[in-house]
Amino acid sequence: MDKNGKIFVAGHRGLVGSAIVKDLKAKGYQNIITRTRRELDLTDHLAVAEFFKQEKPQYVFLAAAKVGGIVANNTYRADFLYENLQIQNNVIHNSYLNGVEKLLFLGSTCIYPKEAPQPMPEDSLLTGPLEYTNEPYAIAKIAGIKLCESYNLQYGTNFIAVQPTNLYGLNDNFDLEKSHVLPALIRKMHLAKLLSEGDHQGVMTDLGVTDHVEAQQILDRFGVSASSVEIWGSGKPRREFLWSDDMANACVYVMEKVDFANVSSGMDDVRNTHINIGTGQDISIRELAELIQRIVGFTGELKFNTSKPDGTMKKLTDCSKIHSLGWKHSVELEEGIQRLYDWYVN
Ligand SMILES: NC(=O)C1=CN([C@@H]2O[C@H](COP(=O)(O)OP(=O)(O)OC[C@H]3O[C@@H](n4cnc5c(N)ncnc54)[C@H](OP(=O)(O)O)[C@@H]3O)[C@@H](O)[C@H]2O)C=CC1
Ligand SMILES: C[C@H]1O[C@H](OP(=O)(O)OP(=O)(O)OC[C@H]2O[C@@H](n3cnc4c(=O)[nH]c(N)nc43)[C@H](O)[C@@H]2O)[C@@H](O)[C@@H](O)C1=O
Repeated sequence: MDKNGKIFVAGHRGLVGSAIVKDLKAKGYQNIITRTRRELDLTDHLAVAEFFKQEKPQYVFLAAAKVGGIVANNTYRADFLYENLQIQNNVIHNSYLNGVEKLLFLGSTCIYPKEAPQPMPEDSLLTGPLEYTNEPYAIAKIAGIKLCESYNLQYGTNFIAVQPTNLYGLNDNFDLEKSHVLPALIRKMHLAKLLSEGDHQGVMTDLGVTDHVEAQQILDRFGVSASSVEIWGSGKPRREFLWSDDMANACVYVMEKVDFANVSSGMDDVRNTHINIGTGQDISIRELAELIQRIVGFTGELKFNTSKPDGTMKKLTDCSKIHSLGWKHSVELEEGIQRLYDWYVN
């Protein structure tokens, strides 16, 4: 990538987008443009068309999307499908129309079938049914991959799709209902620890409420008490977690080193449509909860609520492709959780 080229980072206030901006700046990229959702709603096709016509970015990182944990995906199914399709259609199509040299689209490893071989290689895409809890989101992401592939094949663009495993890091979403498991468990255990220490003011500050009754209602709803914390599901599903700065580093690495232009045919044996990004290591939700419990210093009980969904039982990423391209993660899980907890507390 040209160090002076104009780079549009879509979703720059999010978990990954903010880390991409940081990584680009650290590498000397100066000409970065961003828009908040209020300034540019990416679901609005006229506004997006106008933005691309005026700004003419040379490179695009598409890290804007409607994102959430298992319950959010399962509850707001229409929004996850509609908004994600709109955002990616608008950004990818206008990137083509305005001659964007290179675009990176962030998908997700939930694109792979529920019963995909483990670890999941890139070519297990579209070989079986998806996990139902996040099927609308996954279908939008698959459409995004196919959009990139199809523009590359028909119009010779250089649009690359990467599939991140579950991510966590600074600027994460800690909403107790809508977030992913890792920030949710950090927050629930932190609240339980404060309760066990009798720090009720700390609990109210964390919850952003001034009324004790309201605070208690939230704690009850999410199963947090001085002596126990509720964990959704059986604790048996296994997940792989990648630190968001590592993900951002992989995004910039792929944009600098990989080309998807002029892929000869979509029927090639080795389809160059997308690249997995992960650590290649997973952990059960029970083990994750125990690790977070130790780091936070909460000594109470973990209560597994099996009326909440487990989702896919295992989704370990096959990272051979990104490893063979010379990239590997640097932050291990325990270190990342410690860093995130320190950041959260401060
Ligand atoms: N987090 C994870 O575990 C994983 C994430 N991914 C993918 O990685 C990418 C980044 O995810 P992540 O950083 O976690 O997501 P975040 O929710 O942290 O950030 C998403 C960003 O997109 C912006 N955005 C959403 N809708 C619109 C819109 N209509 N117009 C303009 N901006 C919008 C948000 O803006 P605002 O701040 O205004 O809301 C926010 O800045 C996404 O494509 C996601 O699907 C894939 C796998 C795992
Ligand atoms: C990144 C990825 O993220 C989602 O898929 P997911 O991996 O199922 O996401 P999750 O982090 O919400 O849950 C992981 C596991 O953890 C369990 N779990 C326990 N206790 C809590 C809890 O308190 N909150 C949450 N959210 N989960 C909990 C939960 O029941 C599940 O078994 C999709 O958005 C998908 O589309 C996607 O891209």
